[in-house]
Amino acid sequence: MSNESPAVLLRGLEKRFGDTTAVAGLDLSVPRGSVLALLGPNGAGKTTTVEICEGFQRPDRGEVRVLGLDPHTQGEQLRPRIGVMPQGGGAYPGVRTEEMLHLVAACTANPLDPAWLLEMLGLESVRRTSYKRLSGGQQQRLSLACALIGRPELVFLDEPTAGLDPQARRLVWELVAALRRDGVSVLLTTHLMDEAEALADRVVIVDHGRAVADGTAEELTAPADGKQELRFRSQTGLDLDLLLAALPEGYTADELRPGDYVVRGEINPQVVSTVTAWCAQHSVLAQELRVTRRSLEDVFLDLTGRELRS
Ligand SMILES: Nc1ncnc2c1ncn2[C@@H]1O[C@H](COP(=O)(O)OP(=O)(O)OP(=O)(O)O)[C@@H](O)[C@H]1O
Repeated sequence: MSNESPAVLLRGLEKRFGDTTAVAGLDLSVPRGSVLALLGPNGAGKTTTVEICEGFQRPDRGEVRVLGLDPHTQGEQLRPRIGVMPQGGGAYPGVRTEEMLHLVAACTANPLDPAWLLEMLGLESVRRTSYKRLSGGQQQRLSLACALIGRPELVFLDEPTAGLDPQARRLVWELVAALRRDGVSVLLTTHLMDEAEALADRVVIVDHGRAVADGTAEELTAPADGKQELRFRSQTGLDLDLLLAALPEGYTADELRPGDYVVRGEINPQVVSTVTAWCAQHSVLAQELRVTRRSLEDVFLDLTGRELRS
């Protein structure tokens, strides 16, 4: 049975902390061998969901199956088969890098070679350094090494690249891609849209403890109601009211960042022609003019709102 089941299956998951509803009826499925990214604003319930899957939290309601097992009652069977990279490390402050990895390796039946993993993750030069003296990025990478050393079938990565420099982030991305090629299932949380797009077979956007969108990045960014975007770059401060006056009703135009413009609505050949004619009339050179889909970030902000979460 367990080989047939998804790597993770959640149905109607609920979890409250006092008056706070962290997870409010979440349904989710991670097929075996796939990478699923959970996206959501701060406090959306991502970490709580992941911790329930790992068996660290008990749900109030709903069904949880991880590799076909109940993480709460069958944790002993499950733990050797999963890898966990929690948010913010989780090692003893005094333990040395290499020692930590050997400790975790000793708890697993068929560990990877710790020396190889340290080299893979660029931690060889700090193998004798204590955890508390590692940089934040090195601590993150050690935490990832600990999650992977037991050759898990399923890995939980909670914001795996938070605080990493671009080189280290790329390394983690390569590792996740390699895991996927090896048939390992991955559930990761992230705030980085490009990370979700680069790594995940499917993206689930959660808000207020519920899934508000679920699909491939391509599906999620597909033009909704025929709406696409016309983007171009030019000098800053164009009078967009004038541009809008030239377009039919129902279009919007924004300067997203200085000199970075987007016209939204049904982008057809007439609209492209109107915009370029308007630019010509106003001696505006529209550079990098292109008709595009919405970005994943736009989809995310449209679904979860643009206000800052506390
Ligand atoms: N142990 C706890 N006790 C009380 N409230 C909690 C606890 N853990 C989480 N919460 C609350 O539950 C909600 C969901 O938190 P959670 O950490 O799951 O969100 P998240 O999506 O992972 O957020 P972030 O992106 O900031 O990491 C928040 O309102 C949080 O304050």
